Amino acid sequence: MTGALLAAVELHKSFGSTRALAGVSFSIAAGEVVAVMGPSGSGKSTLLHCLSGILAPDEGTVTYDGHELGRLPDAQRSLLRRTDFGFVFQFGQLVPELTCLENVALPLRLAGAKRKIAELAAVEWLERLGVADTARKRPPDTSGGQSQRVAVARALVTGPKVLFADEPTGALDSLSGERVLKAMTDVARASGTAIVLVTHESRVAAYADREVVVRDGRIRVSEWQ
Ligand SMILES: Nc1ncnc2c1ncn2[C@@H]1O[C@H](COP(=O)(O)OP(=O)(O)OP(=O)(O)O)[C@@H](O)[C@H]1O
Repeated sequence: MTGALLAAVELHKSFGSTRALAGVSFSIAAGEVVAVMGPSGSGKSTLLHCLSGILAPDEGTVTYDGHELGRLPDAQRSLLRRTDFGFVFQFGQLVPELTCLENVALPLRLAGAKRKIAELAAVEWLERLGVADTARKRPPDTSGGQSQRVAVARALVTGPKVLFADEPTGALDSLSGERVLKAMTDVARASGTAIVLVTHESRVAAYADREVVVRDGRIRVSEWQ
């Protein structure tokens, strides 16, 4: 675990009688892209939620940058999530009434940035993700692939250290899915952001540094490099 930015040790999590995690250990270094694969119901999303402090494990610890998440007061854990973590989900995370530009600027506005500064940064991130042309459109008027790139721009605009992506291409056809994965991993690598990427995308190997496979709430490690 030496050099890990984020490390989980022996996580257990049950929902009633359903055991979602049965002793998972996981670590990711700064700037590393790790794909989390595995069958439906194997515990991937639960792992991601525990790693990001959204969910508390029943047993085990999650340590981020020297802080054990379970020992932080709620307010500090929420602050950490806003400042150091970014999130991309399968769909539904953009505000449909706002333009794509306003969506990307929103996290900065909520953090207190002036409109002009936030919008300048948003334009830059839309450009990096190759969707500058969506700036004045609302998400429902863009394609699924464009929306996901906008969502990635919004997740990265605050400069997080870790991006948690849960099936970010799950609602896309395989070609647009691959394009979004490539754009997301290229841009995160350029900015030194680590990615925990839960995906079913079969060609993910091309974009990740490492793959872990979750099966029945446990991890099977298969690495390549
Ligand atoms: N909030 C919850 N309440 C009850 N059971 C849950 C809850 N969240 C997850 N589970 C159960 O825990 C197990 C692991 O679920 P999880 O969503 O982590 O799997 P997954 O690998 O992400 O699945 P998928 O690929 O289908 O999204 C499943 O049996 C699921 O039904």
